[in-house]
Amino acid sequence: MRGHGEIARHVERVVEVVEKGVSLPRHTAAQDRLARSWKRSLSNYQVDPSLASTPQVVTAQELREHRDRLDAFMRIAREGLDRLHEQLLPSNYCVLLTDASGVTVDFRTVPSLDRELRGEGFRNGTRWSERDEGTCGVGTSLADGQPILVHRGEHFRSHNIAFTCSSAPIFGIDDRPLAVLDASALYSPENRDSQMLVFQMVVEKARLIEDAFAFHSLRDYWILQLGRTPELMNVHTDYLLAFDDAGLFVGGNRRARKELLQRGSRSASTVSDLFECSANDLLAAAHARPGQAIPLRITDSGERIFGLLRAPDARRRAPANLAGDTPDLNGCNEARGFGHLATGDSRVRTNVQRALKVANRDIPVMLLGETGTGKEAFAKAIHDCSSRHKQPFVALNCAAIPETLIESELFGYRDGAFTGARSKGARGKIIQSDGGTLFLDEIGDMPLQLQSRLLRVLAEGEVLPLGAEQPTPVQLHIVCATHQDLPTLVEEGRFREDLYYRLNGAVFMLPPLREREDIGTVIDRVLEEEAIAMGRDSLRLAPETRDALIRHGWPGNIRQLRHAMRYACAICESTLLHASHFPPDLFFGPRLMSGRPVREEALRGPVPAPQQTEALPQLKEKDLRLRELMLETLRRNQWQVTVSAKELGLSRATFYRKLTRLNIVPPNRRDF
Ligand SMILES: Nc1ncnc2c1ncn2[C@@H]1O[C@H](COP(=O)(O)OP(=O)(O)OP(=O)(O)O)[C@@H](O)[C@H]1O
Repeated sequence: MRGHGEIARHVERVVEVVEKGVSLPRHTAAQDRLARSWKRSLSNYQVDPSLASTPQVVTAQELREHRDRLDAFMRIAREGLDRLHEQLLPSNYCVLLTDASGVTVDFRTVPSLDRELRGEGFRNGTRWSERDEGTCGVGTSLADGQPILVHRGEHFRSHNIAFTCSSAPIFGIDDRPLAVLDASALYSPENRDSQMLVFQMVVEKARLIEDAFAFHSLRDYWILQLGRTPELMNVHTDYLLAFDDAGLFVGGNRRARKELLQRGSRSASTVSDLFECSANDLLAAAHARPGQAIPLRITDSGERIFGLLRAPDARRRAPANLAGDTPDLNGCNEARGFGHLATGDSRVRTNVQRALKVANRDIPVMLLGETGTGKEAFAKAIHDCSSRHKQPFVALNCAAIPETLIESELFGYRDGAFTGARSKGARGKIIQSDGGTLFLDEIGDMPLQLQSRLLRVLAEGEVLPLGAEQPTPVQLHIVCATHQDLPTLVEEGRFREDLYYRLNGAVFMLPPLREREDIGTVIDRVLEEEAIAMGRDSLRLAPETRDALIRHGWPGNIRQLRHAMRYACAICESTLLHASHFPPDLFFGPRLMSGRPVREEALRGPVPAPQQTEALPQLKEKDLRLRELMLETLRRNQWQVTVSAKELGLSRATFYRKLTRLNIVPPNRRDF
């Protein structure tokens, strides 16, 4: 393979280039790199170019130590190594991975050439650094930090001059080399260009492994995958950028670091330095359209790019809370869903901090607040933040279903418990939520006799479905919510005191929207989410309209805001939302609970119809009067159905029926 004559000619050429400064033929950048490497090999490392012995191999113990240091990376790289090997095996290339010192830590052979390959040094443990071998694929790519093809006589040592080696270094997110991916063949055509395809394949695979490891290294942060073609985003990523909860970039893949974070003399340290949006905007957009590419614009170039946002690895953040560490508002909560709820209000922030502390404790949670303040969203966020997040989150609104159905909905029933079409049996919400979270909304509306049954389930940890003989054990974690004053209900004998104390382990009061310090941010966020959902992300609020929305009383709170905003986004034909685009009854709706005046200019536009009278069906005089009475009662009781029904001497079911017939829509249920 390597005759004396060939070795002599090789050594002569090395000496001419290194000692006498003779240029290599074809004066290209690659040849310059090679000449520099030959020089290092001879002058710096005193490697003997005539030496034809096989490369050195580390001991088994040393190899273990090299591998241990790279353990996490090797697990991620393995897949890439296998794929490359599969592709190149038919052409008799072996594939190897070295660490940053050039020691082979993983190797895929060519079975038919295995003995020969081993004999030449292609095996685990071989040292391929420039210091050991002189110019070679692994050593030189490590030395100058770039991929390289070292083809046959370009190698430094005579031993290696028959091989062809394509190598690409892989870097960590700290820019330090971690490893080298290499594909080598014992035999190859003389023509160097015949290797370009293999070289490109190695470079591409090394990039994929590097990106996969960057993903892994940055998994505690928000990761933005960026690409120019939204359709390809899930399979191909140009850039990876990670930022913390404050929107500060903490790293990215090499390309992103070079081309986005460091652009010439400018450097971007926060999301809003780089894009025409903030980190919060990104979170809101990702929340509104999960899994879909978000259109973004790069600030200085105006270039359009698409991003997919991945939440921090929730499991890795949980232990900090379990250990009782001070929860970080900008920490775990953002990862699991509190982030989009807390936008700057101090009461909400305190709630979130406390919720994080109890999420993983066996403490029942009670959420109090007006309708539409986000109680269910808060309950879901607690669930998502808890160790139960992979188990079901099951919700039941006790006010939204007739009393007669609550029992079967909650406790379930076994086959044949009823006659008729629904005789097949049902598991019930309690069993469905086993191991997860059961969210009982409007718990104040739960009939007394069911309260006793619920209490029993809580005390005994098992549920007896209707018609069943054997109870089913359940692991029940309840989050309940109500807008009613439960202690008063207890005093009035309408809510069991013992159940009340069972449920109110940790009580959270969610502030009404009108009292939130961050109402402006909530408005902006809801607009953004609704606009993006409709594909109209250029929609903006006219300043006076935004002001009017901030001053509005919002009896239906965030739900009402969301519906109003959705309506406005659908109606508006320009890009600027004015008061006239909002539902006509909005600013003339139920009394402004804050009593704050709405600015005159915000109300300009078509004359709005009075509250609740648009699209009225043809009602008789008597019904119109009843309707007025019900509306007045509801408004006075802040839309509490149970209280209003009681006041008018009607059963709740009758009251609901009348609401529908008389076309009365509570503000929180109003849709379009
Ligand atoms: N902080 C928030 N920012 C934006 N949207 C929110 C926020 N909190 C809740 N929402 C949205 O407001 C709407 C009402 O929320 P949710 O159903 O959680 O309220 P609720 O208090 O449980 O209502 P109800 O008492 O009527 O059951 C939902 O569309 C929810 O996504």
